Amino acid sequence: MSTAASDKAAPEKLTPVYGPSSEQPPLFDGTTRLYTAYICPYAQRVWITRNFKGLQNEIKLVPLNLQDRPAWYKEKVYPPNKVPALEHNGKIIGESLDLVKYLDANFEGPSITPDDPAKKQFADELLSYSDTFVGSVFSSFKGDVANEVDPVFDFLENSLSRFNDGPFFLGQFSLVDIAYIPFIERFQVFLSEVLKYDITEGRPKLAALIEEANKLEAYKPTKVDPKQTVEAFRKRLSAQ
Ligand SMILES: N[C@@H](CCC(=O)N[C@@H](CS)C(=O)NCC(=O)O)C(=O)O
Repeated sequence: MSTAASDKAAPEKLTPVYGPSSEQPPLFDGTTRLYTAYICPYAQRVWITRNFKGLQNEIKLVPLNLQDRPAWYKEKVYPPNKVPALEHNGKIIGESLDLVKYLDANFEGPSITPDDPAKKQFADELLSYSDTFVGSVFSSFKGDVANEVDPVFDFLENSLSRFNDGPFFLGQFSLVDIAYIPFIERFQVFLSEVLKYDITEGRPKLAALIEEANKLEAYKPTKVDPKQTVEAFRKRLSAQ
């Protein structure tokens, strides 16, 4: 596994978003493409992985307008019609956590997978818990927020005490941080601005994780404008 010091991503100019009238990029022409949406936390996981591994030139971003997707995406590229999806070696592959692992296994660049068996096991546990984490926080928005999210963020704080060789979930930066950070980023914004709940209060390890993540060149360009997060979450809440 690599330290944040091996994070060598260079700033990149963001590709404009593809909407209904955008022409489809040629499919299976040998280019590796990440179909993504700048607003999507699942897609952000794969984007961070690509950047951390220094694959900006190898993997081209195709950012979609999620509200108004081009018809060719569902028809010709990825029938589930979700992002992220990766076009590689004549195939389309989906599911963010599978893609994070796929990039690590099939491309050059610093590893994000631990070698240590104890870290590997803990990584599996935390990755399995990630959907529960996301679901629990979302469902708290309509309830008694503090009571419902306290145990969830306390669980993260305790998990961050397991390995002490760095500020991240497994000590050094890994796929576990990549799985959680896009959601921690959004929950921190929404819970603080709208529901007046500070996820870092009394949780120094979580605060340190966020601080260190914010220094990573691989992560910085993937962060979402907080206003967009608030707007997206408000919409989601009112649709429930
Ligand atoms: N389990 C999927 C979830 C992906 C997902 O839900 N993506 C959302 C955007 S954040 C999406 O594409 N939604 C479009 C839709 O459901 O129609 C993953 O981990 O990749």
